[in-house]
Amino acid sequence: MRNRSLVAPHVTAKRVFLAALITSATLGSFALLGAGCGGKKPPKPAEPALIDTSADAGFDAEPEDAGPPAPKSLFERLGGKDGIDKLVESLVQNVTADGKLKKSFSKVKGEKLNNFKTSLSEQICEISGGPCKYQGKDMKSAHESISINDAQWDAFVQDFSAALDENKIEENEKNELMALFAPLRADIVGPKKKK
Ligand code: HEM
Repeated sequence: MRNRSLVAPHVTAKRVFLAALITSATLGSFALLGAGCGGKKPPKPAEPALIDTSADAGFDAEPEDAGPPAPKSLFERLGGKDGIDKLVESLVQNVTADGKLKKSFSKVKGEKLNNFKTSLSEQICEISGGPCKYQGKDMKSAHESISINDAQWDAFVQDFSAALDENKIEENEKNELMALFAPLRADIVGPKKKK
């Protein structure tokens, strides 16, 4: 059976919101029509009580019907750039300590490690809708000198998931981010490219 309790409040809220918009618009035009063709004389428009002549005239007013707030982007829900940098730190700790990945990351030190962190952070920022532009190598070129198998991919994904947990990222955000990275698998997993 369909779970009504999950569906109904959202749908109802949406309908009520729409109904409110339609009702006020319709009532507004009816009021204007009434003023034009009714028996009674329309009331004289009221004089403005105060004229705001300041430089920001009109700009301090709250919009009358701003509607519901815009939903937060995944980037914001991950804690912005700071949150993502922390996430990358945790991920790097996890992969470099992981028996299945240690060997592949053994040469990623110093400058190389810093570049890896910067690139990964930029990539997560961009993919989650943040104000970044990934400047690193494309995924094929970045991984073709290493042979990455299915078990290593799975280990990386588990370490990624653990890093998200360590940073208290909720399940929804976790799934959204993982789903965005899933298609990259085709370019990352595969035998080492022969020179
Ligand atoms: C969702 C999965 C993955 C993402 C998003 C990802 C992302 C990245 C990025 C952004 C870089 C830096 C590229 C650059 O130099 O500009 C990189 C490099 C690297 N990745 Fe991945 N990666 C993934 C999976 C893996 C896996 C499964 C391994 C397993 C061994 C791996 C090993 C490496 C290594 C060793 C480097 C450093 C290469 C070098 O500097 O020579 N990555 N990756």
